Amino acid sequence: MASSRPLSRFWEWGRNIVCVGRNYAEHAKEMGSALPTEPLFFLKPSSAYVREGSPIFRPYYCRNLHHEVELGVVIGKRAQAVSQEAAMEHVAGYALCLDMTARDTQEECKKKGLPWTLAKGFGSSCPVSDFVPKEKIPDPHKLQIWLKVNGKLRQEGDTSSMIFSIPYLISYISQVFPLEEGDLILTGSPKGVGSVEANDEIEAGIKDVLSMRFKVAQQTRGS
Ligand SMILES: O=C([O-])CC(=O)C(=O)O
Ligand SMILES: [Mg+2]
Repeated sequence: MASSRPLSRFWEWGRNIVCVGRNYAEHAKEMGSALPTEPLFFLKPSSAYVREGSPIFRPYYCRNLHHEVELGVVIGKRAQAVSQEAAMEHVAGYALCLDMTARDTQEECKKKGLPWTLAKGFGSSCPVSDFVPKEKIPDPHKLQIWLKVNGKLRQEGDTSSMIFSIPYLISYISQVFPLEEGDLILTGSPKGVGSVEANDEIEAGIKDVLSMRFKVAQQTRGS
């Protein structure tokens, strides 16, 4: 049944979005967080996907919406408790993603010891690029990812700086729950996260591979 669905449109299937946090030392430092000894991860609902042409909404309860640019890994084949050695066989390709974050809400959640769903899982919190088949990216740990706001460079990171590699992440997560075809793993943000306002334009890219643009809009309560 899997083969009838084109992986190039994985975001239309309603699959899991698994986000890894604190996977770049300099970003953990700018957030005042300790370096993880094992991956930290959380989920976004699949209704968080947004594609170019639709805006990113700042939630009505958020005063400080942050951008985080991240490499996404698209799973091509179910992975249950896979080893690091076998993990890359389960990858279909990649996408560039934004882990949009209501930073003020996240700070509140951290203080109260509450889950991050309001901060990380709102509708349009996962802008995603076109799918890039893995054959086009020989080494996903040698990519430069970048993000500009209104033409000004805010984030530039190299995926070689990830604390936990992609095979490690797949192996680790797949021990907790099975990863399925079409699932997306956001591999964490490099440093330089910052605020965006309504009407700002975010442009982000993987150097020499692709770029994407999104407008920010304000959500009003009840819409
Ligand atoms: O909110 C955070 O800083 C954790 C996170 O998503 C990341 O490191 O990418
Ligand atoms: Mg993130």
